[in-house]
Amino acid sequence: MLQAIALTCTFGQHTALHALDLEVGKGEICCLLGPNGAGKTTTLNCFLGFLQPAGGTALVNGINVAQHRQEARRHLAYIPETVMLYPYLSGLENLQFFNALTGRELSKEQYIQLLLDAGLQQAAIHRRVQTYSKGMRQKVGIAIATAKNAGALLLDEPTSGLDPRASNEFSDLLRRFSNEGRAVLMATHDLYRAREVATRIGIMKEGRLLTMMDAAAVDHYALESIYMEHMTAEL
Ligand SMILES: Nc1ncnc2c1ncn2[C@@H]1O[C@H](COP(=O)(O)OP(=O)(O)OP(=O)(O)O)[C@@H](O)[C@H]1O
Repeated sequence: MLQAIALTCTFGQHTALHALDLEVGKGEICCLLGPNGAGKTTTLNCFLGFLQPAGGTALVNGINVAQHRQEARRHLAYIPETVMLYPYLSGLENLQFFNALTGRELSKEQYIQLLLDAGLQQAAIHRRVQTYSKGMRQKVGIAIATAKNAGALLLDEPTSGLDPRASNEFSDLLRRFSNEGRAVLMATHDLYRAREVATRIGIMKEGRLLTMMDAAAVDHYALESIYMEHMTAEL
């Protein structure tokens, strides 16, 4: 569903992504770990078509993003670290507004159900978003992503700042996406969450994917020690 082939991205003289090869199939949850500046967001931005690669290819459902950006985006939903919503609209109105942009209209009951499925409390649905916590805004973002019914979900540090319960509920949602056969690619600093929810875990550093492992093959301690080894080793 998502494929990077020798994907390279530069900012001036700086190479932010060095010939990345990566594949995320339907039903897979792939977490990318790595320190600040490792290239995780750059990878997501290449799939989203926000950045033009200097070399290589980003494919979404077989569609070359650089050549057919709009078509590729139809298969993608994206949840950034901070979901941007209209503060004076309610959660429900935001969902209706953003979904209308995709050209797919749903009934009011369906929108409400999507918000409830995303974990938003019934009492908050009609309240202005300016009164929401970060976790609640994140849930509206999840409902927007779910409504789009996209085959792949890209997430950039979606659980940063969430309390443990909200973060735990978030993992359940990712599993639901995976069970529905969607591909999930998530950049995160949360080793614990990655180990818990991912099917595969990649470690990046200085624009390179250093390793990709089967999440079931490592426990939390092993993952932390592998991560630390990579961080201290010279490239
Ligand atoms: N718009 C930009 N202009 C110049 N350099 C950039 C730009 N965006 C990213 N970079 C550089 O590209 C490299 C990779 O950045 P990226 O944001 O992909 O890292 P990251 O792994 O997502 O980090 P973080 O964990 O801090 O979010 C960094 O060296 C960063 O400084």
